[in-house]
Amino acid sequence: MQVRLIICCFFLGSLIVIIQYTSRTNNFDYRRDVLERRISYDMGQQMVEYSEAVEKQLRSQKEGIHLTNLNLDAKSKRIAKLNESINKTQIKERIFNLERHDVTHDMHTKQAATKKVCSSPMTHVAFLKTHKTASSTIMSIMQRFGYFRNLTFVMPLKKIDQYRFNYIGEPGETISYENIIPKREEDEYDLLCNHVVYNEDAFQNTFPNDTFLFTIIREPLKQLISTVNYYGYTQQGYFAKILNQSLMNPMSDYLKSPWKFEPSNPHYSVTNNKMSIDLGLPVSQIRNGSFIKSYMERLNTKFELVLLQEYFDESLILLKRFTCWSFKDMIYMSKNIWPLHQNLNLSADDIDNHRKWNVADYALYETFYKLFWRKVLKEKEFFDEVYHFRRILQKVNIHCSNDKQSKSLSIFDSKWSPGFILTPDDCIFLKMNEKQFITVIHKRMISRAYPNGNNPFEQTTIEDDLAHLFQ
Ligand SMILES: Nc1ncnc2c1ncn2[C@@H]1O[C@H](COP(=O)(O)OS(=O)(=O)O)[C@@H](OP(=O)(O)O)[C@H]1O
Repeated sequence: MQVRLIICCFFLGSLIVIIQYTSRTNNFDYRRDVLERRISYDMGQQMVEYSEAVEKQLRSQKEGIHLTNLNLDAKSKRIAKLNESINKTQIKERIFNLERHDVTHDMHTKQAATKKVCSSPMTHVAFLKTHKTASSTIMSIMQRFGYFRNLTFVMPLKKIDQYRFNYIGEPGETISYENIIPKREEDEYDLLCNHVVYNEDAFQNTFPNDTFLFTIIREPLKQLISTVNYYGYTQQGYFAKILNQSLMNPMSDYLKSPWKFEPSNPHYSVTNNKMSIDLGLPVSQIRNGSFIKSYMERLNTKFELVLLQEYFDESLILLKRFTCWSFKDMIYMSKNIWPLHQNLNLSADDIDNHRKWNVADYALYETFYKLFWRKVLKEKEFFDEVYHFRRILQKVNIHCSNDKQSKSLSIFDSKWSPGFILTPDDCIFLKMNEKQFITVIHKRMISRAYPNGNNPFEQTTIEDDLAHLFQ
């Protein structure tokens, strides 16, 4: 009897050891995956840590809090001293040593060649709006820029209340003269910021030759989470099919065999390499590794900048420097922030499946992530400007958050941009949501294109539309 008990205990003990070991191995795999992802994105983190270090040191010095009131000489001397204390060379070395994927020599030289020196703000700017990447916040910056300068926007030829009113054409379509509001003969198309699929020829035919083309992307897993939160709540389209499975973890199940749920036309999908498809990757090639690689190289020759959602303010400062826009042009109040994020409970295998399914988006992100930081490294006093911009943003956001704002706010000159006055009307435009601003610009473009009122849509005046915002 005793022998049997001992044998039983022995088997039970071994079983517990095996279970513990397996779960630890899985844990290790998971941790390795997390670590790998960290290393891949660590390059950017290094730069952010650098910027935070500058910020922290400035804060810890009492007078640093009043940075904007200091005279420029004293301020730049102090920042230069802080810069010295952080070993930039070390950061640079880490960034280049950590790269896991090759970027061709061609791409390096192209980067150097595309850098522009500008003296007046660029007014021919096309923003390729990708999905769930903070693109609506960038759109709002473009809308303010163009609206106040009376520029001509490329806008969908649709009624505002129509389904997908904010898309040019139908999913998968690029710009054509049939799907955009016509421009006046004497005008050029200056700006683009609505959703549309990129196409080299169509863009060349629509915009002047000196148009600055840029876009924004996001780490693909975070982009998926944002997408699921947005479409999941409303259960639009095929999301209803995914989320209504009576399973414990529908997203995990979806990632095991996405093709079972996806629409047959990838243009109608928001989870199948959406960013790459927005950027014009042909749907027949979304799993063709060598095609994807050469397509990314091609995009790099056409897009002057590919920004990163995770480094939004850094992105805006880079954009500002490339386009010669001002701080007043670049200030923003974030749009489309989704308050509640469901926990998708994804395992390391699920994440791996996502990487396999979205192979083009991961290639896109990894390629342009590195190119973004290379561009940043070529800039001087970059993080000092980001720091200064964040302080302005903070002031603007606090000021405009007051619903009944009736005072103006003065922002002082800095070495990076002239000072400006933020009026209560500026706050109204900063706070407008996507649909309100599209409506206002749509009306202006329609009334220009059809001055005699023979337009395809019934129109109220812009003033009618704005009236309720100013009450
Ligand atoms: N300033 C700033 N910085 C960083 N991230 C920001 C910013 N503004 C918006 N967002 C986040 O972008 C997500 C919405 O993306 P889009 O506006 O591109 O969505 S859409 O495709 O137009 O529906 C949405 O992401 P999630 O909240 O993760 O869903 C927003 O929170």
